[in-house]
Amino acid sequence: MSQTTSLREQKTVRWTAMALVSMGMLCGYYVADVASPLKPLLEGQLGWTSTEYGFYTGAYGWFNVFLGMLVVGGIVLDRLGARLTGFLAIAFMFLGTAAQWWALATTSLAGSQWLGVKAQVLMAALGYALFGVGIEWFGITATKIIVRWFKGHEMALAMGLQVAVGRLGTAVALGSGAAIAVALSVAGPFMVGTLALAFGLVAFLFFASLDRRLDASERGSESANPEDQFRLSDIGGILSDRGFWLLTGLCALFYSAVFPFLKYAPDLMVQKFGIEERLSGIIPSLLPFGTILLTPFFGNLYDRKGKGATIMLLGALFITGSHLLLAVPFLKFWPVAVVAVLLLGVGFSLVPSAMWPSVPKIVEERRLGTAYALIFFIQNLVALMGVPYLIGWVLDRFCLRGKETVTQEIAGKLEEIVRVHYDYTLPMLLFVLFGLLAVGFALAMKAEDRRRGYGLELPAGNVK
Ligand SMILES: C[C@H](NC(=O)[C@@H](N)CCCCN)C(=O)O
Repeated sequence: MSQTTSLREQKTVRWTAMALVSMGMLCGYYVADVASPLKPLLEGQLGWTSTEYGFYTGAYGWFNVFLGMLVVGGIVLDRLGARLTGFLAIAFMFLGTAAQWWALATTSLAGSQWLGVKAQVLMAALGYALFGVGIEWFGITATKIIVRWFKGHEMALAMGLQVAVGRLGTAVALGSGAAIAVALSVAGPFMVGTLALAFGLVAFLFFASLDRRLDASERGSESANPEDQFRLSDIGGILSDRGFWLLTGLCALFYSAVFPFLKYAPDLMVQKFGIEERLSGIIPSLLPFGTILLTPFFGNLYDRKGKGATIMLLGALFITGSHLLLAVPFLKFWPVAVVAVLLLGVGFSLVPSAMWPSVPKIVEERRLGTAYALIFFIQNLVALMGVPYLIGWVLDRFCLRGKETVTQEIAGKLEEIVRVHYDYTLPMLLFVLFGLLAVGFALAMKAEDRRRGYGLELPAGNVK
């Protein structure tokens, strides 16, 4: 038997590993959300419609869903390990972001159509689709890395912190995207994203060398035991579990009420609350900023006190209440938006802090990569692909109130742009509906946990 202590037992080393992996999350989440504050500029400067914007943001899930890339990612992760999958994931993100940068910067696509879609919109969408594969692969890889390094330690806290670092990327994207675009060009934020991802790749290479040392300290590879290796037949085992489906349903509905909302929130601030375009991302950026502290806080609470199913239910209630506040047509004062976004931030911290650490309580560790991939697959289909497109279509079809031409200073020059006006009541009511459905799934999850004894209400270390 080996006398060497596993590297994971050293607190500083495991937190260093977590910090290095989180750099990929930071840069990835920045790019994932940086188009949100650009919606009015894409419409005004490049002549996009809301439907085209929804088509582009929904492209995030194309390859993950239609090419099955998420499931491929889960299998690659369980079979080939986290180091290779993480490297490939950041490389996809880098290439996808560079493609979006090019699509928005070049004039060579102007006026052309591909497959009946504006070439620029399709090129940006393809870039975002490739990026979507990368960030999803990276998400499942990072989660599995945390399980590996933090098993028996502060796992929910580490997951919460890793998500919090990602949210910081979202906050920076929302808060600075429009300002960078106005100062440079609408492609500018993607140039920043491409450079940031190169940095994320270097940080991941440092992590990989640490992870190799963990293998050495345990005298084996990250999947040395053949009993621990994933088999394709495991997918059936995962899919036949009712608890898995309830968690997946909750995930898809909860995230349908949050991620697509973030894609439209800066525009909502302009349209409903009269905020200047340049500053439209500031109030929405409070949402991820709030979660940066609260997600690890609730994660730590879950580690110590349990109550995971209750935390998820509370979170679903918070997001429903917040969207209801934003849906009321006569509440048009910006402080209302601040309060609603803060409430949403609490909900957006509660659910993920309990949801992701709950998966290992329902699914065995060797099936985890595939289980996370399957959950993310449904989430991509519904929350990251379907709903963003639906909202853009609803806006163009039912909510258009008029257009006007205005003069605006862009990169130091005065330019004429078109400003489109929308009524956001109907899209906000759709978000309320997703919230209510999430509450229903959270209640069912709580009941299933009582019946099956997954241990979702128990603290870390007290689980079977
Ligand atoms: C951890 C979880 N991640 C996801 O849900 C990813 N599938 C999507 C990431 C999209 C980034 N805007 C989360 O962020 O809560």
